[in-house]
Amino acid sequence: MTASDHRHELYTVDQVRALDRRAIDALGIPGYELMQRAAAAALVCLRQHWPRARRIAVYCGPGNNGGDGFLLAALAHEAGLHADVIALGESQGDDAVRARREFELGGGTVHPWQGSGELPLADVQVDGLFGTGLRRALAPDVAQLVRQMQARGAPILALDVPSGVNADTGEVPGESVQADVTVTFIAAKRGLYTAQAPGYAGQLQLEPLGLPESLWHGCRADAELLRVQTLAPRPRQVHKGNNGHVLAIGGDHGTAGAIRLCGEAALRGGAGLVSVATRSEHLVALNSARPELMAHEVNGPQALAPLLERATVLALGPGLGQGAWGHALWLTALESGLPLVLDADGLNLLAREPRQLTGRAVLTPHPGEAARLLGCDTAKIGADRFAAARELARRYGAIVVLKGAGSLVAEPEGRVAVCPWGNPGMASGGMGDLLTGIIAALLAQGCEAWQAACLGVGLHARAGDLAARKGGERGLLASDLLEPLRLLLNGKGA
Ligand SMILES: NC(=O)C1=CN([C@@H]2O[C@H](COP(=O)(O)OP(=O)(O)OC[C@H]3O[C@@H](n4cnc5c(N)ncnc54)[C@H](O)[C@@H]3O)[C@@H](O)[C@H]2O)[C@@H](O)CC1
Ligand SMILES: Nc1ncnc2c1ncn2[C@@H]1O[C@H](COP(=O)(O)OP(=O)(O)O)[C@@H](O)[C@H]1O
Ligand SMILES: [K+]
Repeated sequence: MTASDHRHELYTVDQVRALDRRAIDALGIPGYELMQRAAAAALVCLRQHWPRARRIAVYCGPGNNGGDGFLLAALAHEAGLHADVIALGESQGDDAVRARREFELGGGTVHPWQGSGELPLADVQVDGLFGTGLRRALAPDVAQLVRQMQARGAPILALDVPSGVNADTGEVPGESVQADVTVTFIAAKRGLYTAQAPGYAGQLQLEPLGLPESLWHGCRADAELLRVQTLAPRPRQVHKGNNGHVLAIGGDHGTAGAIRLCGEAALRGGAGLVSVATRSEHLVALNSARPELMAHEVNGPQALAPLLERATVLALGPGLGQGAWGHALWLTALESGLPLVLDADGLNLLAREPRQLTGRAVLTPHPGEAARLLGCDTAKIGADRFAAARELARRYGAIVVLKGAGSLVAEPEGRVAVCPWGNPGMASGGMGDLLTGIIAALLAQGCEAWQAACLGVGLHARAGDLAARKGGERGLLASDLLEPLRLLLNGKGA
């Protein structure tokens, strides 16, 4: 293993700080040298992305993130670039003070930020204001500086973390630098991949600073990034009975679309058979739109029972409603003990009547549903998505997919994976119904719940990216993902 093999591992801020300390104390690499390596790596990154840049403006905060900035400016100056440095107050800590002096000894001038004033012209702006040490929302004078940097229009390279983003949770407590590229040092901070962070980090680049493998011994990552995965090719002799039978339950009055999308996604996700248990008024439309779906009129639990006998996996909830009809089907379906994906009103009913789920169960809440399931408000979910996903998985005894930019997959024992794909075009109705169908299809084909959830979330998000590449993000429809989904499932189209 080399340090770069750790790039799919995600760490908390405390863990990253412990790694820094260990590099200094156990490996004997002085903190100042780490700072020099970080600055050198950042300058390489800057020149890779903007090879024609001649003037840079470097914004330095009071801590070590600012120290990285001063040293980058010193190196840039030595390399013949023009570097203007704007500093927020005095530097704190030996390394940051020394870095600032190094820049000044090389002939550079530090301009203190006075709360207002013109910013220098630059081809690239470097954000060295705050890194992992950010503790609270940016104060008004700093927020003003950030707005002016943004208004300057020159691209921004963020050092370690875009200033304003909480690197632990991805939350932005006030305003933040919106970077084009973020070069992050030593280890990937988990918060950069979820919540609000993806909107601020731009392209993420990890620089491990040449630290030896021994640094990671005994340090278990807090979470992991999903990787591209596919299923093994099908044996030539299989028949439809080998690929599972998904029963999608839902579609109360007026919500036929949700259950149809779910059923279609289960078909495109490779399930051998897909049945739909729904209201009678939807049958004709479902059959004519997608004849491969076996649509059944279900008025109540008795009509559901024979369908449950034939099914191997349930997709429970899209368009189910929370009325008497939906509630009765929900109870009967849960009592069957079949592996299942629970979504939408299936989750809202669970919030009303909490219980531990047994067997293979995947819950797919968006933050609103997650808040209902945990009895808190949505803001609390956003404040720490990692904690919320873990608590949901533990409390309900199931695999949980906490949806939204940077979807998380969590299991009751605490393992968490983060999805790096997906795009804002997917913030449109029906996308969640599709995910439910995909995960159900993967369960039906024999995946374990964790694998089905991880693979399903990854396929869904990558299908969204592929579809958006074709026609753009705005106006992306859930059903646009069905064809790319099929390609990706078969290892094509990436
Ligand atoms: N040896 C190390 O620890 C290394 C650290 N490195 C850099 O150092 C950074 C961490 O440095 P620090 O721990 O000094 O933290 P930061 O430089 O991120 O910020 C800490 C400083 O900012 C202040 N502060 C925090 N939030 C504020 C807010 N909202 N408004 C105003 N002031 C605020 C704190 O009081 C403190 O003075 C990393 O992100 C990375 O860039 C790198 O040089 C690599 C090695
Ligand atoms: N900005 C975004 N970036 C990445 N993925 C997104 C974004 N917005 C939504 N998604 C994904 O789209 C899906 C939306 O699901 P959901 O909110 O349940 O929608 P619906 O109920 O309309 O089907 C989720 O998988 C979510 O992760
Ligand atoms: K920064």
